[in-house]
Amino acid sequence: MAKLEEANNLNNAINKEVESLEVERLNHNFGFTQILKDINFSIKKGEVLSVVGPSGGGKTTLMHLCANLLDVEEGSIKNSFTSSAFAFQEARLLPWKNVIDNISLGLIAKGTKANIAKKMSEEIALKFGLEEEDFDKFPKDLSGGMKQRVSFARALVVEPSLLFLDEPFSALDIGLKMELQAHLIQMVKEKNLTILFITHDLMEAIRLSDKILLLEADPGHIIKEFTYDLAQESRDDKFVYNQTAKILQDETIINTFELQGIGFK
Ligand SMILES: Nc1ncnc2c1ncn2[C@@H]1O[C@H](COP(=O)(O)OP(=O)(O)OP(=O)(O)O)[C@@H](O)[C@H]1O
Repeated sequence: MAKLEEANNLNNAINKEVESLEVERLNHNFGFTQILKDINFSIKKGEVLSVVGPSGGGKTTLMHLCANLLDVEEGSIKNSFTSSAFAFQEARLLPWKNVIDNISLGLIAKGTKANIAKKMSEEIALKFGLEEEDFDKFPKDLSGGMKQRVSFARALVVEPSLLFLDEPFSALDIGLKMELQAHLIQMVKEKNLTILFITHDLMEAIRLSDKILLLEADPGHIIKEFTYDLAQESRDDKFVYNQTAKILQDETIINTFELQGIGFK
């Protein structure tokens, strides 16, 4: 029995080492319209990769393909991450479940005992800035920011190996945005969390990412890649502004984001 356990642990350790998402020569069409063209990239364990691009550029489609929510038609996606979770722009909570039951959903689905799931959910709810008096509230009685706190807690309580984020900060005020981002940075560091992050906000991507892929629309294809070595927790506003200014000097990027006439050119 001890030997079996040892072998399992070894297997887990090996899996963790090789966990990755590999996207190769990916194309995608909806009807006769090509949405994605020749997308190639990979994400390794512990990396934060952002896909940045204009609205309608195919970012969400790309994420849905990576998350197996859409079938790959051309090209390949190999995903060896052992588990994944999501947070979206809207919190997508179940209206008939209270805060703690919403957070526990993934744990219960994984077979965690109800009392343990409740305890873990309460702990992470507090960590994400909810208060005990909020635990029994239903989504209709929560502010937008509180709903997004619940959504993040629900995604992270299962300790996913890979987290898919689709513009989860875009409706939040700057204070909450920074707070949730700081939690994520901490989890990347402490739990070796891997993130695929979709956003149209370049500064947000620079703050969080090890690598940024810049997508141009019609059809969506990668036009630039940027990598950042400085640890996320050491990136201050000055770093983010400087890097953003550097990127925005590039003509192709100004055109991609349709920034002409608003002071970048
Ligand atoms: N199920 C679908 N059927 C047909 N067309 C679709 C479908 N889903 C998305 N599209 C189209 O594909 C294109 C890319 O959409 P997608 O949502 O992937 O872009 P996006 O970059 O995430 O945009 P946004 O930032 O506005 O969410 C758009 O023109 C959209 O209308």
